[in-house]
Amino acid sequence: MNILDKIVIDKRKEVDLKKELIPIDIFERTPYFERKTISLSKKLRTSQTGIIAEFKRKSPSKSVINNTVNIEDVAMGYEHAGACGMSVLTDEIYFGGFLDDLIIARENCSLPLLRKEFIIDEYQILEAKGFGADVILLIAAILTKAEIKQFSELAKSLNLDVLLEVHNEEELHKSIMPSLDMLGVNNRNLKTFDVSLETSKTLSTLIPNDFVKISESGISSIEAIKELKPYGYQGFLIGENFMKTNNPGASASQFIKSLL
Ligand SMILES: O=P(O)(O)OC[C@@H](O)[C@@H](O)c1c[nH]c2ccccc12
Repeated sequence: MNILDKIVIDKRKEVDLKKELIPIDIFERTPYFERKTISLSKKLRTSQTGIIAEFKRKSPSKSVINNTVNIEDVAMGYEHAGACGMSVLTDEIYFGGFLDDLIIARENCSLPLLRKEFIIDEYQILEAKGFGADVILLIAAILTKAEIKQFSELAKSLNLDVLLEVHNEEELHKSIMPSLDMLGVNNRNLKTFDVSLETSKTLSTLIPNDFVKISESGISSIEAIKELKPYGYQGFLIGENFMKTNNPGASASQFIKSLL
């Protein structure tokens, strides 16, 4: 069994258990639920750099990336650095993240926040809104076309932006629909962990221009961004390259400065 299948099996158990413990209507009564969300896709359309900086403590491909920095400092640092948005991993088992990270990030910066999660249930979308997210991620590899439609339409009705992630042509064809705001191409194969920027290049021409295009994963240099921009990418999701340093905010700042 590949890692993605394992993650989805564990996620199903986690969500089913949570549903028993925490009724879904609680999220609608949180202060964040009424909050006016910030659109990442709108911001990316006019951004000079398009950097979406991620908070990620560990990953199945790298185990520990950073166990010492705290999310308060990183959220403030990313905003100060001029990032366009922030991505927060909320999966605990495989990525060492927590839902509370989302709230802490929300309290410490005013960037649009992406809940980086394996979403397989509507419950997680209401939860995302209740914990201060502005954007949800939907991963085509783990969802049917009907689920992508159902989940993205629910997110839109809650004023959340939707980033749909693909890794190949088949996933892309299955996914294109008007309820998505951004199309992300993951340069990392979530089943094998192989990374190649070529994935973004080959898929770019197949993505209609009405979606903001985002290149995700394995981006570690200014050259990579310069290489990808001519293919129509306006967003660049970067995690490890910032998180592996002692001061992710400062590394993001340096990176963004040299892009301008
Ligand atoms: O750390 P990187 O290589 O810069 O990658 C960031 C981000 O793209 C990656 O964390 C990611 C992309 N899609 C995902 C889906 C689930 C979990 C994680 C991810």
